[in-house]
Amino acid sequence: MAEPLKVALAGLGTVGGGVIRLIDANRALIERRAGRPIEIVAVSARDRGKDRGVDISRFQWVDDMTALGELSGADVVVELIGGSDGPALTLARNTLKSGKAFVTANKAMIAHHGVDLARLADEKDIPLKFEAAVAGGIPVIKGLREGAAANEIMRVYGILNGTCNYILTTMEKDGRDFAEVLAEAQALGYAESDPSFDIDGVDAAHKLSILASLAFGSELDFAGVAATGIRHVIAADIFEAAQLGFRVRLVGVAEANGGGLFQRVHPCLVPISHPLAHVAGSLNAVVAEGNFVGRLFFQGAGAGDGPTASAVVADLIDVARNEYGPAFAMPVASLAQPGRADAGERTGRCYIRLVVEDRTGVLAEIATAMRDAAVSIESFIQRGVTEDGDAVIALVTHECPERNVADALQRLSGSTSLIGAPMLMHILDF
Ligand SMILES: NC(=O)C1=CN([C@@H]2O[C@H](COP(=O)(O)OP(=O)(O)OC[C@H]3O[C@@H](n4cnc5c(N)ncnc54)[C@H](O)[C@@H]3O)[C@@H](O)[C@H]2O)C=CC1
Ligand SMILES: N[C@@H](CC=O)C(=O)O
Ligand code: NA
Repeated sequence: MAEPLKVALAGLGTVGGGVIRLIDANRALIERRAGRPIEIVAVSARDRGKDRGVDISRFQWVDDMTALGELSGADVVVELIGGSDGPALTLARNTLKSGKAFVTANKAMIAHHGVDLARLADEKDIPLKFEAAVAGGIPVIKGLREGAAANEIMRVYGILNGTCNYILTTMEKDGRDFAEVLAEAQALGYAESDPSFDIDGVDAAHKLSILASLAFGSELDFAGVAATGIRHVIAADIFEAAQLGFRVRLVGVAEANGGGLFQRVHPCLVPISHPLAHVAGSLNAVVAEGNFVGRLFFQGAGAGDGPTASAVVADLIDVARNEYGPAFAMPVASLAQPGRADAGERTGRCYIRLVVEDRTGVLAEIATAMRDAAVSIESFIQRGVTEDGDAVIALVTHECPERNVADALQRLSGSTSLIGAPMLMHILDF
């Protein structure tokens, strides 16, 4: 019988537990596909005694997880603890320096340190794999690295956070409250240990920067992602969007053009006719546009124990087969330095929602700000819906430069009629 691939596993939470259960359930099939057994030999987490619903007594327990990389009996380390720095990063560096393969679901760490880690992997010619880090169970890293490798990619975009999609689509379906639905997403194991990473768009920005690097052959530029989350989306936005023929989704978009790389995560109005409008619950979806293949659409579960474990074990099967290439589809030395595109140059339509005091002259104030900033209005709705008797105004602009819209909002910012900040959402028009 062929030698097993021996795995040391750091982190026994949602995903770690899923990996153990998956390998237990599909052991024989995995062995046939990988050409040899995949065996967990050692594990490490914070609390040895915790009941996780899986038997870990059969594995060697290691107290210091950062030492797993040097463990003599292991061929590959799987890191499922999270955090961009700290023990996860130490473990990654130790493992790669000791010449062992490294598999992770940690998008925060890859977004911040992926290029340095890939350099270590390049030097030793060993696998660094992170399929689970982007869009959970969807094989989108493989899709871009391998399936679409012959194409120039013009744009990659999609729904990259299961927690936000679950919240938005549950609010849309049941009209329920944001905080209540977030607690539910946490209980289902979708959210990050700090859920502000999800709802403020940081997690989606981590994933987008990884996709952009793979798609455009450039070094990671997480700091270059402009991220806005869903914290300020209210039920009225979801309602008005529906009246106008849209659904609200948190979308990450990356484009490369002569002017540099454009990367943005933001709540968007997606036309009901667009496939992203139909991505519900914790599902994710990624669209990639290649110059020969055309539009690719990947959809599947973006979070949760089973789907994420599926991606982690797929990476292990590649390692067992000795099938791998450079982590970012080309050696680090070949990655370009990305410049940043100026978002103000972009044009498009926008949704703007304002809550205002319902008094004479408010509409004139809004119309004046729009006119002075050269923003023309395509549609306009006013409802007196708040408990305080204030009015909610929702408008959609005609296509115009984004800097004009920013200017209009700046002009309105001093208005004493405005209650709270205006909500701006771009309309997805591709
Ligand atoms: N839950 C999900 O749906 C997905 C999670 N991920 C990523 O997978 C990784 C793990 O996520 P979950 O399993 O959801 O997290 P979790 O919080 O359920 O589990 C984390 C595990 O790591 C251990 N751990 C954390 N910090 C530690 C430290 N400093 N020292 C020792 N042990 C420590 C904990 O004891 C626990 O066993 C994260 O990087 C996350 O971003 C990626 C895709 C989907
Ligand atoms: N918290 C993340 C988990 C998967 O990456 C999400 O909600 O998508
Ligand atoms: Na994936």
